[in-house]
Amino acid sequence: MLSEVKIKVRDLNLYYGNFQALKNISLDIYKNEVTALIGPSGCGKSTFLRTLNRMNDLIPGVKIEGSILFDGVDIYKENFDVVELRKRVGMVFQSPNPFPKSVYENVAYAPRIHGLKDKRKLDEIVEKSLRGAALWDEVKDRLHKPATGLSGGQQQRLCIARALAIEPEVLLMDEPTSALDPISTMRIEELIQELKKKYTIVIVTHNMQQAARISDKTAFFLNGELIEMDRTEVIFTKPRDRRTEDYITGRFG
Ligand SMILES: Nc1ncnc2c1ncn2[C@@H]1O[C@H](COP(=O)(O)OP(=O)(O)OP(=O)(O)O)[C@@H](O)[C@H]1O
Repeated sequence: MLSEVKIKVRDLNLYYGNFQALKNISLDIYKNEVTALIGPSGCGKSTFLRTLNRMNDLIPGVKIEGSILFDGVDIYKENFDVVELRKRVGMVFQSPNPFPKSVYENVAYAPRIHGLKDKRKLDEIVEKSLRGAALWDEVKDRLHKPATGLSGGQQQRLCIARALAIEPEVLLMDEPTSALDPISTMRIEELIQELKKKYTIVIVTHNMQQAARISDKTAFFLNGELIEMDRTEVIFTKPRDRRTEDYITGRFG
């Protein structure tokens, strides 16, 4: 079966003032796959991830050229509805950042913002999202307790549940396990394998073993350039570019 391209990036350049952080990036992200972005610190992975939901728009002095087609529609075209885009693309950050509210309110927050008031419907979304994030059984008896009382790994799964509550199509994850212990990391990695059946996932990771374990495709960035992208096993066993090989074998970065 041929998989479908969900996001098509073409000739993407991004400048922070005079500094060019992304140089002529073209790549395809496939539906129901995990795409990992790897590369040394400062190479532009997070910047690239944030172009996919237009989060860089909020930074003063940013200039973006090129196109990003989301299901064939350019999200950078004039009059594109960014609010709508953010409903279709959920994001999870490096350190778990639940709101200082209850477990329930964390998950209900975004649907409420988008206008949902019906309590029964909200209850349903909260349960479904927490189940989707493999957290329901652990929190079902403490839904109205503060989220900050959860463990770090549980808080990160809560942030995933919060992202799922808007029923997105794509999930962006910026080093989602870097603040977690190995057991919590493993649970999140298992969860990502489960989530890709329903969502398209793009993950930034510093951990090459993690990229090798969980991703279908891997993109290697260096100094704002995409050096190479391929099926993950190709990148980790027979990369075409010497710089990719040097990086994955730990010769730099
Ligand atoms: N808001 C900003 N203003 C100016 N320069 C920035 C800004 N954000 C990032 N940069 C620069 O752009 C380059 C790419 O940064 P980015 O955070 O995307 O890299 P990264 O690969 O994600 O790094 P890390 O792995 O350390 O998080 C870096 O040189 C960084 O200093």
